[in-house]
Amino acid sequence: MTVQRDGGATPAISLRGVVKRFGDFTAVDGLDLEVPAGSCLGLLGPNGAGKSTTMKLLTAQALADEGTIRVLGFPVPRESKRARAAMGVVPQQDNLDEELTAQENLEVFAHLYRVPRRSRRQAVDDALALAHLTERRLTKVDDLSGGMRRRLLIARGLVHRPALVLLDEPTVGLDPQVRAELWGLIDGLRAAGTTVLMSTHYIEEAERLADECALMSHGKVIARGTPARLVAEHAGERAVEHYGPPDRLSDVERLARGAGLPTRRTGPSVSVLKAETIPPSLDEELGPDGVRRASSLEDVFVVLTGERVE
Ligand SMILES: Nc1ncnc2c1ncn2[C@@H]1O[C@H](COP(=O)(O)OP(=O)(O)OP(=O)(O)O)[C@@H](O)[C@H]1O
Repeated sequence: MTVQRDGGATPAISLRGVVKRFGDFTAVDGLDLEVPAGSCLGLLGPNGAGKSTTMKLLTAQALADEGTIRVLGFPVPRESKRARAAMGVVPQQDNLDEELTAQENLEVFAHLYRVPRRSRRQAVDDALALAHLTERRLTKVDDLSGGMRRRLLIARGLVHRPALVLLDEPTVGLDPQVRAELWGLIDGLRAAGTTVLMSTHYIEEAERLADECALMSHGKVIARGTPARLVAEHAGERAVEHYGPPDRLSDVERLARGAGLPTRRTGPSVSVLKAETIPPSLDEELGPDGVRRASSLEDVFVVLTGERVE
């Protein structure tokens, strides 16, 4: 992979004050976002937060109503063709050509991305190897498993060795084993220095793969940082989880919030976050029955977006 490293002076992606409306609805609402070259940023947020729309703005599949966008130094949409040529895009929807083999799908894209004829074969071989599909190169897409198809979709976005890859919900709807396989593949990209912007609503995915996470809600980034920093800042070190009937849970919430501590409700329990800061008097009022655990990025997600986790 070829990546220009310039000490982070030029971000691979930069959005400033970007707004995208669909009729009366504002899907992206004054978004500021920078992705440093060579890093993996996880764009995390609930359904409808504006993640896919943001991805589409970067490829000029959607046009912003306001703001400025630069991708690999190219202003978008003005120079979106040049930006598109230098980046890899892996869409949420599988749009592989089912009639063609794995290899043929990659050849078509190598051609579209203008990989020089003399290096096309090598580029296709490398992409097949990266996706562990060398043995399946002559298999029609129709006969590949769901996991293989998804790996091929990612390989297709990488066939021209882009410096930047956009992954829109790369593992949505896949079973845990296939998801873990893809995580290995994405981690390999990151290790090779490719800049990755990955949207996801799987918190574990962002936590495992991303150098930094940007948490998006209602078209804006509401928090950003390394997973560890986000957890420390918004959920503290520890949580205490209290179980009980609804009245008891409401009491716990009221007492904790009264002391300025964030809480998180799951079906049968309430977690009091930043538990290491619970004053002794409140600790006594809450009672000894709480289960202690480490705070998590999932806690941050729920506290900041008010959404449940899937
Ligand atoms: N072409 C469109 N026309 C009208 N509304 C749209 C269009 N595209 C997206 N939206 C709306 O914009 C909002 C943001 O959608 P977007 O797909 O960007 O969210 P998301 O964070 O990617 O969520 P998901 O994980 O469900 O894809 C949603 O409420 C969606 O209904």
